[in-house]
Amino acid sequence: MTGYNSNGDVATSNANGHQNGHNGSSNNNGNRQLTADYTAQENHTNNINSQEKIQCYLSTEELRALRVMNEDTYPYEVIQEIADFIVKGSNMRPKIGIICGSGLGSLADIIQDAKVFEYEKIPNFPVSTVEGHAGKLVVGNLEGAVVMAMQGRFHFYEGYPLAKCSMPVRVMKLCGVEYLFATNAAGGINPKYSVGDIMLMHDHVNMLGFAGNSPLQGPNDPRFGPRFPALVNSYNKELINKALEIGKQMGIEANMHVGVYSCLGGPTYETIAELKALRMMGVDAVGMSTVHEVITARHCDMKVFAFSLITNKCATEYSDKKDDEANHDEVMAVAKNRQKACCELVARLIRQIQASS
Ligand SMILES: O=P(O)(O)O[C@@H]1C[C@H](O)[C@@H](CO)O1
Ligand code: HPA
Repeated sequence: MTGYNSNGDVATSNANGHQNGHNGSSNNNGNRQLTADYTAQENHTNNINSQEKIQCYLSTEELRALRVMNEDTYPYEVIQEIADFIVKGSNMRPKIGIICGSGLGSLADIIQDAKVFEYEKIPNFPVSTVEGHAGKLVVGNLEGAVVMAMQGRFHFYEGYPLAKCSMPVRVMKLCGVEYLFATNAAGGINPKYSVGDIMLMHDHVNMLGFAGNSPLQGPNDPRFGPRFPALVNSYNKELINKALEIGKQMGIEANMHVGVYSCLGGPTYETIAELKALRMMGVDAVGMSTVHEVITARHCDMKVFAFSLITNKCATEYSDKKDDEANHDEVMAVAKNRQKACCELVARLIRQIQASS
């Protein structure tokens, strides 16, 4: 927990309320340091003067995330500026955009003649704060196509509004991208799914949308798309069929499914009651991303292909088994094990798109 003591310094305490020391020495908060400066923009409740430098227990990345979160949403012109930066900086105009899910960053490692942009060096770009999301944008060639891949996506639970989470999709569009390939790690709710399986998304249930949140909230800029976009047929059927065919050629058809994904806000994994409810709604796999990216991509008329790597099985009945608890280490380990198959699927599909264009 973070608060402010009477000197205006940041004081942190753990969940039990014990104060942590302020000497910058070792702490049990991973990479959190006491050395990062945070310039308070406006903090009336805590009585901190505007622009006063304070010491903070958050990591530099998290501080940057906080600042970006407080900025206004991205107007078209700012997104255009980011796109120009990438196109000029790489001297390439990508046709396919790839978003790498948790632990699936190796999808970007197979790109050749790559120009790599660290997120923090891209003007006005948010930063990744989650393990397994490196925070790099890679532009280069893959199977004859120019692609741009995000090694690291932005999640709602990191503190970013949905529009900011999916802002890079608009950057892709203005770079020239026609196809979005979105990948994620997800928990399998469909009892037929096993850990390591790949689920091609053919639809989604937008739980954050049910709660009144959308990446398209706010004024609509028609240069991106219409005020009220339709979302039926969001997931390109032709690409799904091609991917199924590729699955057969790779001999992994038994580990491939076509199903419905749902995104919850996270960062908590779901309760049994929530998982039961999702299953009743026809959800096959659950995660914490992708849906807002797909909405943003469809709004600006990109073709979408998306898949979930099933990194854990979700229990939908109560039990005392520790195995039923999802954890991020397991998610990362399964993604590492299955990255080769995921890379191959993506590469082969891109080869087919190139062959037919
Ligand atoms: O970015 P994705 O959706 O692949 O990451 C999933 C959801 C959480 O960020 C994390 C939980 O383990 O993995
Ligand atoms: O079980 C899960 N739930 C939500 N997100 C996830 N990402 C990987 N596994 C899961």
